Amino acid sequence: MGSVTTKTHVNGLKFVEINTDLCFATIYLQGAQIDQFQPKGQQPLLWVSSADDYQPGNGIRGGIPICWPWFGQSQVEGFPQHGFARTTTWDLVSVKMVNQVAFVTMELNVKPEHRNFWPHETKLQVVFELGSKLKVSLTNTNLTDYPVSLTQALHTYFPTSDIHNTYVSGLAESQYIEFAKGPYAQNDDLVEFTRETDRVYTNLGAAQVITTPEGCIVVERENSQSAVLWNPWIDKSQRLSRFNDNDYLSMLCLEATNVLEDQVTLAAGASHTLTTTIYWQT
Ligand SMILES: O=P(O)(O)OC[C@H]1O[C@@H](O)[C@H](O)[C@@H](O)[C@@H]1O
Repeated sequence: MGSVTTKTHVNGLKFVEINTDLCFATIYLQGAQIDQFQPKGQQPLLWVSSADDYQPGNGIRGGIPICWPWFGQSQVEGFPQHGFARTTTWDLVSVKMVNQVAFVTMELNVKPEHRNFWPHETKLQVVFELGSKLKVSLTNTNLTDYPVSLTQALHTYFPTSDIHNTYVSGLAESQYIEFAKGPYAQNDDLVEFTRETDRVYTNLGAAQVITTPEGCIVVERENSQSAVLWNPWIDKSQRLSRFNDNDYLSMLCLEATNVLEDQVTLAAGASHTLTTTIYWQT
């Protein structure tokens, strides 16, 4: 029998715990942020830093932060990096169970204090489909009578026991910008990690595979022609919040995005759904 329970962390953050025949997962209402997902009989699919103490007001360093309505630094000085959705409390709309697959839906209602960041009337909903795979679908609807543009990311942190023996494939024939330089052509199909990596890929195929010593993780994207590949390496690890100096050895981010020329522009009344599906290749 599966169970879906609402719980409260000792530091006050509310979360939903899903425990079914297919998986174990926890999703926080702050940021609609899933921090744990483990298919039964398999390794965890998400990485979260042991340095994070789950304080209200901070995003959690791991899992899948939702970056919205902008990715990276805002054009406007003083606005928070990666938007405000990841530090705002979302509403839990519904929980359904169909044949041991749990569907958890949350919505972000833009609060008055965020109107200066985002004056547009939009609806933002996320649906987590939790089976032996994890599917996350983020839907924006433009409720105004004019076009609205945004950038966004499902900023997924993946685990590895050894970054030196970890590779990402499925990148060939794309291009990337890194450290504000490029675009560079991605000629090799395979990327390994030997230094700080912070690449925004465009013209990218719909699926990549991360090979780790623990097995291969498939990362699929829908309605996304861009992705970010990130590992902070040695120096940046020491500057990151809620991150241990050695954490870069055991994680990488491969993020399903709509950024750069892949930004979303919604006509009046239109909707767009960014989806990522992740699973262990068996
Ligand atoms: O520390 P933050 O705001 O969670 O950002 C983490 C990283 O997020 C990545 O997506 C960016 O490409 C990096 O440049 C950034 O450092």
